Amino acid sequence: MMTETDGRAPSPLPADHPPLAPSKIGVLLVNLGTPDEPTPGAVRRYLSEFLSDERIVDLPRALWLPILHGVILNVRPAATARNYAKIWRSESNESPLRYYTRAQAEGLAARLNGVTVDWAMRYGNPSVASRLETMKESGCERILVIPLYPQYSATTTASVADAVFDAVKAMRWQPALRTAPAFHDEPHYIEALAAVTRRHLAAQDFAPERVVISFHGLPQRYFDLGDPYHCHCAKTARLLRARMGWTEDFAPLAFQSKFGREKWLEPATEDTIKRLAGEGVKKLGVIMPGFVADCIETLEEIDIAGRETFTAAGGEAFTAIPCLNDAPEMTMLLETIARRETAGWTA
Ligand SMILES: C=CC1=C(C)c2cc3[nH]c(cc4nc(cc5[nH]c(cc1n2)c(C)c5CCC(=O)O)C(CCC(=O)O)=C4C)c(C)c3C=C
Ligand SMILES: [Fe+2]
Ligand SMILES: [Fe+2]
Repeated sequence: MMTETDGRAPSPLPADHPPLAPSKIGVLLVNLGTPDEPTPGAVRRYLSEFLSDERIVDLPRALWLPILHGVILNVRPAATARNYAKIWRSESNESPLRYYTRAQAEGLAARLNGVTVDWAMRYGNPSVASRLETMKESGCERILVIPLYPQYSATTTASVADAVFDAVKAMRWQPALRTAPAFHDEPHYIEALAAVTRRHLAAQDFAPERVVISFHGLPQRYFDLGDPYHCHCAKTARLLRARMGWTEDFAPLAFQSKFGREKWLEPATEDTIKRLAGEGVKKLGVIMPGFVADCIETLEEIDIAGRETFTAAGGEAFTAIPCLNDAPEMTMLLETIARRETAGWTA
């Protein structure tokens, strides 16, 4: 009888049938990942997993793995661990990215009655496979995965999907899966950015003369091969400017966090900060809409190092606008996405 195996059986199971958990819907939020501790060893483990992903670095393995294991994993972890230590949340002993991702899941859970909400990291812990396994065991037969990247990139969004589908390969009884699309032009997202920006700027004792719109960069080659990331960033920037009444001159687009020797998307945020200081801008803001949670790239690279770059080049006042983090507008955005993408699953 079909109803006895689909988990929704209204009638009692036969006496010899193994117990079934009640059928549930799950939503899994996934962000990039982070080390477990701000130490070189923990950073090495995390970077090893991260930088071994062919979505992140697509060079032939025979070329890349000797560089990764012979050079990068010997040199980079110590410096990166020092940077993580500057931003580590000592109260809960975790990185800001993990802290805010959990807060986002808790905020969403409070808005979705009867839905299991969980969170995972693409690299590091808790892993996508471990959370999917737990959700499945608790009876989630339908799971929506929301990659926490507003702009699609194969390096991030597609890499989350790889991890999800790899994880269910090991399951005999798989859940039904959906992955949420990128939300770079979603009105609730643009509105959330505008609301957080207005609140933050109103609390400063200066008004910025320019606001750099800075996104994480990518190798230019990935864009040339068809990754739509740059287009998504440009559209988010355009919609945000329109919402804020900013001109392109007031709020230029730039790309941060360059890694390796290849040419990356330009202009680089650091160069843009120096250029603006050189043009006499004394008060500068930076917004990073590609990150929905503050992390090493926003708190260390921009708020600490970017601020130093600006003041060394003659700037006087600098502010990094916080990410959406645990703002109520972020919860509203996630709720909108979750409800829309589970349509047909929920009554
Ligand atoms: C080739 C290398 C990298 C690509 C491509 C890349 C794309 C990419 N990354 C993010 C978001 C984040 N990246 C973060 C950290 C980080 N990124 C890289 C390299 C690439 N990223 C490295 C080596 C690191 C680690 C830090 C360091 O060693 O400098 C983070 C922060 C994680 C945290 O714990 O705080 C985020 C978030 C996006 C959105 C993206 C492509 C669009
Ligand atoms: Fe990155
Ligand atoms: Fe960085």
